Amino acid sequence: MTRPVLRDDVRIIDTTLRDGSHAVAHRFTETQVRDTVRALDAAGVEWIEVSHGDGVGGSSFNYGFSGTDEMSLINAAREEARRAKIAVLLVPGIGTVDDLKRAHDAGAEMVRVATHCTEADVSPQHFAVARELGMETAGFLMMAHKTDPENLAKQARIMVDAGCQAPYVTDSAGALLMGDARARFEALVAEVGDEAWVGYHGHQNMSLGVANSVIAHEAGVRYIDGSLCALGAGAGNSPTEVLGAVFDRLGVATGLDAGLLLDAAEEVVRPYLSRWPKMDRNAIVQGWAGVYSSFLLHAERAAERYKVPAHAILRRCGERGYVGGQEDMIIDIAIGLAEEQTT
Ligand SMILES: CC[C@H](O)CC(=O)C(=O)O
Ligand SMILES: [Mn+2]
Repeated sequence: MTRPVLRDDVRIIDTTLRDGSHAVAHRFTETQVRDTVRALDAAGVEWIEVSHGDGVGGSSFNYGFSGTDEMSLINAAREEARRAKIAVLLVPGIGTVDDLKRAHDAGAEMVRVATHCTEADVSPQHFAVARELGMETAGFLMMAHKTDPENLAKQARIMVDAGCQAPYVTDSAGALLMGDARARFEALVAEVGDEAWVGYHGHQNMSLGVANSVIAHEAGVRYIDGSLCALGAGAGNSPTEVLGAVFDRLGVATGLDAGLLLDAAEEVVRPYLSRWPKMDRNAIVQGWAGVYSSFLLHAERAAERYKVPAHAILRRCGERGYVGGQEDMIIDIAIGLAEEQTT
């Protein structure tokens, strides 16, 4: 499983139709998926990720029910793509091996297995199944700000030894400042760069997703994630159309047509957005306090229900160090804040 490392270009993986699912409360329609895939495909995007925001199997009371069955969406994406290939995300414990097989049958050719940044040891089974199915593999080390570069690299090593072809520095909270991001990119490239491509997935909570993507490229990262119109959890992901323009100006080959990406964002995605991810107080607090971006809508709903400020809920999530999977604690915090208000 040796990968070429002496390359200077980057590949953008577009996650509008997966991370963006958080921003639309998991209610993508088949038409939206088809239109978005057609536009991304025309612009030269090689990999398009499609799933529930919390990955395959995420449709549930805890994480929010999908408006349309995600397997139908994956299948529709596959039908629409002429050159692009379809990726899915899977969080062990949310998605199962059966979900992975169904996603593969529906047309997915890559799985990105996502674990907390210190828990890569829950991923090997999923990588093994994916490789048996002949799928490409990537591994998300989520909330990458919560461990140091050395340990993150050790976690990437666990993933690569299990069959992961691209471990990712996943800045789920949009919390990594540029130096912190560079140190993590360099540590992963040094540890696994001879065998795998390192990836970077950023969030815009502190507006650093694009800057960190440029640093990622400089450090040898070769897969970089983006979303059209930044559609994603929190303040959204690094906008794919901005990445296209910036790498074009830098003279870094991406295989993308930057003009067609601008058209895709402006003419295809923007018209169907009910909510455009933005760096408002809630999202900035997420980056500042290191809070999982997917908590945003959960916190906003709890804030409305218990009449407490969402940014206060999110700050407390950061103080308590909650990570993905602890969404139920958001209600607890809201109730606590409401009680504090009345005493
Ligand atoms: C549920 C998985 C998670 O949303 C993956 C991701 O995009 C991230 O951690 O940023
Ligand atoms: Mn994300």
